[in-house]
Amino acid sequence: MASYPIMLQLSGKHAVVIGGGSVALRKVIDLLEANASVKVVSPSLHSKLYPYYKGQKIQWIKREFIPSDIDNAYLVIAATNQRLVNQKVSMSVTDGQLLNVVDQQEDGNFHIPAKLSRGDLIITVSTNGASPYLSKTIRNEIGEIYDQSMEGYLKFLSQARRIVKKHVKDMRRRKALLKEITHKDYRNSTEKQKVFLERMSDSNE
Ligand SMILES: C[C@@]1(CC(=O)O)c2cc3[nH]c(cc4nc(cc5[nH]c(cc(n2)[C@H]1CCC(=O)O)[C@@](C)(CC(=O)O)[C@@H]5CCC(=O)O)C(CC(=O)O)=C4CCC(=O)O)c(CCC(=O)O)c3CC(=O)O
Ligand SMILES: NC(=O)C1=CN([C@@H]2O[C@H](COP(=O)(O)OP(=O)(O)OC[C@H]3O[C@@H](n4cnc5c(N)ncnc54)[C@H](O)[C@@H]3O)[C@@H](O)[C@H]2O)C=CC1
Repeated sequence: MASYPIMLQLSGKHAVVIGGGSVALRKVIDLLEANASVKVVSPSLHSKLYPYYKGQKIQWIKREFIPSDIDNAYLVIAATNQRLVNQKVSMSVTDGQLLNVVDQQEDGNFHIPAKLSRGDLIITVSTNGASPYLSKTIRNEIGEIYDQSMEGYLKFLSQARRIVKKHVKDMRRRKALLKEITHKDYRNSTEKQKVFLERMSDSNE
């Protein structure tokens, strides 16, 4: 199945997860990290999800799914262990709703890749459902190459890019500078980063 990768902004958006087991747990935590407003519909709730409910981070509807649960949902995840229930969820969504079905990819219109976050650097891996485990393995391998130190470097890049865009009007020069700061010697030297920021803040090219 051909897919189109995008980065979705979910802040404040209404997300409904059907099912409250271990797969739902993983999906809910990711949704909360994206600041979505999360509702879980399930007769049972994973013990690790319970504190989120108690702390009012998620809403929990303690019963089996009914179609009106997803009225007004921006994004829906069918994550029960019952094929027929997940199928019922997929038959209840309207055209504009985003739907992920955890046991039958083709019933939904998106799937979730393995993810690695290092501040503003987000690396995602998908196998289009061929092997979620391979996605996870590759993500872990990449994580060793791009470790926690990337977070500070990304802050520098973001700041530098803002300054370069403001001070350098010539597009070719701008592009060359933005390329230069992605070289490894910048990644490994906060001194070099500092000098670059100072040089740019003073320049008008
Ligand atoms: C299609 C997709 C739909 C979706 O969920 O969006 C899907 C579907 C299914 N997964 C299954 C199994 C497993 N899934 C994982 C793990 C992850 N699964 C994730 C995504 C996806 N899984 C989407 C495709 C993404 C892609 O291709 O890359 C990850 C990457 C992201 C996430 O879920 O957050 C997350 C990594 C978590 C992390 O970041 O660590 C593991 C490994 C483990 O648990 O350790 C196993 C067991 C090993 C194995 O089966 O490979 C089964 C069979 C269930 C059964 O046997 O009954 C189905 C259903 C089917 O195959 O039809
Ligand atoms: N996409 C993925 O990443 C993965 C998908 N899976 C698939 O996901 C499914 C769920 O796996 P787990 O979370 O481990 O199962 P689980 O048994 O931990 O949780 C299932 C949840 O569904 C709820 N549920 C059952 N009937 C319901 C209904 N009518 N309405 C609302 N909720 C209902 C249960 O109360 C329970 O909370 C499995 O069937 C498996 O095929 C499994 C591993 C990974």
